[in-house]
Amino acid sequence: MKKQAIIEAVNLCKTYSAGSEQFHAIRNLSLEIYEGDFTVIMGNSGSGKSTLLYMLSGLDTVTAGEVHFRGERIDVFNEKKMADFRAKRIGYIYQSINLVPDLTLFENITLPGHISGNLPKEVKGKAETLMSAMGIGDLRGRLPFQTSGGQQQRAAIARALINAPEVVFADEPTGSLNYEHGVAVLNILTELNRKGQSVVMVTHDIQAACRADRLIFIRDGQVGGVLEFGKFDERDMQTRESVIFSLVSGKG
Ligand SMILES: Nc1ncnc2c1ncn2[C@@H]1O[C@H](COP(=O)(O)OP(=O)(O)OP(=O)(O)O)[C@@H](O)[C@H]1O
Repeated sequence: MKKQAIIEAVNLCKTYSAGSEQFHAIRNLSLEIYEGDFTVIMGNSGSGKSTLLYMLSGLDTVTAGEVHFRGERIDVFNEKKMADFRAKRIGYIYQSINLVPDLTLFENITLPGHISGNLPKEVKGKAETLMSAMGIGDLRGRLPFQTSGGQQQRAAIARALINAPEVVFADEPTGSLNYEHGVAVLNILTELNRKGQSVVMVTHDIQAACRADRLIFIRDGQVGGVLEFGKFDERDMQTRESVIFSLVSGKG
């Protein structure tokens, strides 16, 4: 079956101005993100990965070019429409986790559900289900600082999922975690994807990148290469690692 593009970027550009200097972080980049895929974006530090993710998810404006989400141009949305889009249709997981420090894990998770105006009873029920699924069901009354980094990141994933987003974006979601917690987070994202959730993840880590159905390598603000795998299977790990290493190191 032919894959459907859920996001399409056409001739995308992002230029930052710092004083009289201009820096072209994304340069005339076109790509497609497919529905149901676990898409991984890799690239050297400063190559433009986060900038790209911000534009694909409507978190930042574009300098030129177009972003289409299910065929609808989102880069032309006004601020209100964009805020609504972000709240209802995408979920975002940050490396720095970004939970509200004086809200409990449960309150953090339910917050975007309440802001979106969903029925409080439904939001609470969904949060309970998500917390159990993430293995943090008994931590609902804890404040973020009373939990581990891995538990906080799992709460952040639950928060990203509370409004049943069409795409979950994750920018280095394992970057601030130890190995064990990182693998737990990757397993959760892989499992969500197996159930049909579209995931777009930026990572530096080749082992994490092995989770990809499709890997897009960014070099100097442009697409430097694409690898097509298929659903993740632990047994393919070594082969995937060496193929990804070849692309990343420029030997592919
Ligand atoms: N607000 C800004 N003003 C000026 N330059 C910026 C700004 N944000 C990012 N840049 C520059 O744009 C380039 C791309 O940044 P970006 O954060 O997208 O890279 P990245 O690939 O995600 O890097 P890393 O892997 O280190 O997080 C970098 O050279 C960065 O210095």
